[in-house]
Amino acid sequence: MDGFVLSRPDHSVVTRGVRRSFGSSDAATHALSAGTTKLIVGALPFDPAAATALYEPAEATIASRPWQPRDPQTLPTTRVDREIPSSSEHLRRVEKLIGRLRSGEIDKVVAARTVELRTQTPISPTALAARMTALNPVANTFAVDLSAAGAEFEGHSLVGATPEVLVSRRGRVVTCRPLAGTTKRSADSEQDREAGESLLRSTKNLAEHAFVTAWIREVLQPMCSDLSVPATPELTNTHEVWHLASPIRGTLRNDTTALDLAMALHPTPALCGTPTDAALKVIRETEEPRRFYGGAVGWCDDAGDGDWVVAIRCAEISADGLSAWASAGGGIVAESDPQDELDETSTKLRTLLTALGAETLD
Ligand SMILES: C=C(O[C@H]1C=CC=C(C(=O)O)[C@@H]1O)C(=O)O
Repeated sequence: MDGFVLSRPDHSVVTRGVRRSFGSSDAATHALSAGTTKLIVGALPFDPAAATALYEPAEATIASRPWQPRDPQTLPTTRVDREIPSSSEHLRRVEKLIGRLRSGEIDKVVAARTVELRTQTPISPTALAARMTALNPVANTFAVDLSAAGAEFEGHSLVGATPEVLVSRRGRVVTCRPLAGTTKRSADSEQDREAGESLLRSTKNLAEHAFVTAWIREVLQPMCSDLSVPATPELTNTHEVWHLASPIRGTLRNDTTALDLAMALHPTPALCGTPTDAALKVIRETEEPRRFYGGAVGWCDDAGDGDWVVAIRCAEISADGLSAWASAGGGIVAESDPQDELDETSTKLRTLLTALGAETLD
């Protein structure tokens, strides 16, 4: 795809063409601080050691409203071809992780899995992003070309509709809205309300969430003259699930850019774990590389303002558009149940599978 889309309910950045690409965040940060670029857009990978897909676009349209795609395009029928790993292997991995959590080696770790999808006619990344915007109007929809990350990503794109904001900066005001803690929604409105209320009381989910807010506080506190982190999370939802969410707000002491803030905060324990380095090591040993799933997608301008959303509820699309890899994960703590964790990833995968017209796994 040629370009970048990040559509939020009250803001959108849509770009075309590439003036320069950056395979590392240092190069992008340098271009912004040297004043040689006005805008950087793109994606950060899950693993901070991997290459980035960041660009200075040739043209950009920035608006205080969601993206309004011009031509409605059709999407082909897509089917799930393979699970990576299989459901039974994911269960085994989670069981082993619970053992490591109970031994005290780590406090929390996020376990993820992927489904490979195939189709006979190419998936257009912008058509998929348009459909996801229509299906998830309060989510943050994105479509990003990943080519700048190197030969294995040439022509690949990342498309999704995420409910989670890693960080947003406007002037000295910094905001985050981490999510962690999940339960499935119900078609019955009374049961649905009860599911949300019991999530708010779930000690296991509250613990999962508290690791994330503690990390964000630890990173932002030294950078902020004031920082407000709610003592308890609130409820939020997508079509498929309820989540625990914490709206965090601070005032920056200096002019740290949105891109630098994103790099300092990423990967939060909502996608990685606690302690961060130990959890990252466990994920590298246990899983296939996450590539850009679990990373961040966003923009940063030459004033340092920007938005970075967490790359979840998304899929990587191949260069020929005939394959897609959708991933989902969940936070594991010592009290987790492997089957519940597998089911949670199946429910989270619904966002992508439904948009692609594929059969869901739950
Ligand atoms: C890792 C994912 O979700 C994160 C965001 C919300 C709730 C989460 C959880 O309850 O585990 C995860 O931290 C994903 O959707 O793939």
